[in-house]
Amino acid sequence: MDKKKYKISIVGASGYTGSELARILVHHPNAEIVDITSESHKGKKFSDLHPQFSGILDLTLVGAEDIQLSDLDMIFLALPHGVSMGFAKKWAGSGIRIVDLSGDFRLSTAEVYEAWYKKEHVFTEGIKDAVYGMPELHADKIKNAALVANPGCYPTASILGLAPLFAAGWIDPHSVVIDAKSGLTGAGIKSSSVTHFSNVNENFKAYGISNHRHTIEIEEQLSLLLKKAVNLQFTPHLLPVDRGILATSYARPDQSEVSQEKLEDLYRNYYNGKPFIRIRKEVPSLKDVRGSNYADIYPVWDPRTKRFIVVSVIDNLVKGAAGQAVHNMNIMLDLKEITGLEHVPVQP
Ligand SMILES: NC(=O)C1=CN([C@@H]2O[C@H](COP(=O)(O)OP(=O)(O)OC[C@H]3O[C@@H](n4cnc5c(N)ncnc54)[C@H](OP(=O)(O)O)[C@@H]3O)[C@@H](O)[C@H]2O)C=CC1
Ligand SMILES: CC(=O)N[C@@H](CCC(=O)OP(=O)(O)O)C(=O)O
Repeated sequence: MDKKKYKISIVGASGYTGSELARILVHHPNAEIVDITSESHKGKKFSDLHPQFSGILDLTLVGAEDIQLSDLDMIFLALPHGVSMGFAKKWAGSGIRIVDLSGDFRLSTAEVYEAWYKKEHVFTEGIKDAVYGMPELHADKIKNAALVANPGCYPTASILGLAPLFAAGWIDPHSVVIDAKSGLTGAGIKSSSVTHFSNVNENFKAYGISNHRHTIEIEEQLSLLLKKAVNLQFTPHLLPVDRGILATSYARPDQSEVSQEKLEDLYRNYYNGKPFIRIRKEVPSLKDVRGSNYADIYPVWDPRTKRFIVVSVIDNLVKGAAGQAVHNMNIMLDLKEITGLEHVPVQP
């Protein structure tokens, strides 16, 4: 086993994905966390903010401008979109490899970004150079990337659920509807009226109908697989649970020769050798993957309605964010893909 320890900085460690990165990396055999940052809590101990790390990771939080760049091998940016791009620009060319968890570098051009994020992009070269960090689809490019754009949480569940159908060209590209539900940590650590207990508890609602920014991210990636433009419907919902995403996708085939057996074979072959994908024979639930880097996928052919129905579940903070980011790091550093990511899901 490779015993080398790579020096890591987590920028934005007071947030949910930043602390999830720390949870995974603190026991990663090839990682040493040397800096963790927060602007609003600098000077405090990381474990004062996240008491579950008491006696495990008591580093003092520093400002992002104060991280020690010398000797650093890898930076994770766990920052809001619009903020990440400034830091990526500043540190590009430093030789330190960057995995950005925000949406700043996931889309094809600055024009597309600005149309969906309603923000000016300040680092368009970064968009050109960045590799979309979905290991099951782009491992070859991730290997040598200087900047990896870690996928969004809903896109991770949605794209993984549909990729085999698009790669095989079995699908009518304009027939796709994705109905997805996320736990509250998907909205970040800051409270708002949307995430207020009394608005969420015993409640359930759709949002972002027809205009959520993840629509274009999913469309672009599935278009690449199909080699044709894809236009789909994506509707997210807010679930009163802390973590997890369940996406149910519906689509019509482009041909009639489909069966449940053929569909399952397609999925098993496509994901053969991919350590974090589990093709299930029964409907998966959020707790089947909670706290782990697994994506569980259940593909169904309904011969009555002539539709594919695919249920996919992930933990938004792990496979949908920090776990996928560490998976990308493992590929970039030529480590075994599963290193540090072998957590068994937490049940109940
Ligand atoms: N939550 C999720 O499930 C997922 C999140 N993502 C993406 O990952 C990124 C981080 O998300 P998440 O952890 O949920 O967000 P949080 O809101 O929980 O945390 C955001 C972090 O960014 C820091 N921050 C905010 N503004 C600035 C600034 N101007 N300069 C420097 N630091 C700043 C905050 O630190 P402080 O205020 O202490 O300075 C905090 O540590 C986002 O882009 C998000 O969209 C992606 C996939 C899933
Ligand atoms: C439940 C919830 O609010 N989810 C967030 C998306 C999560 C996420 O982090 O997405 P990005 O990385 O692309 O910003 C939302 O819908 O905006």
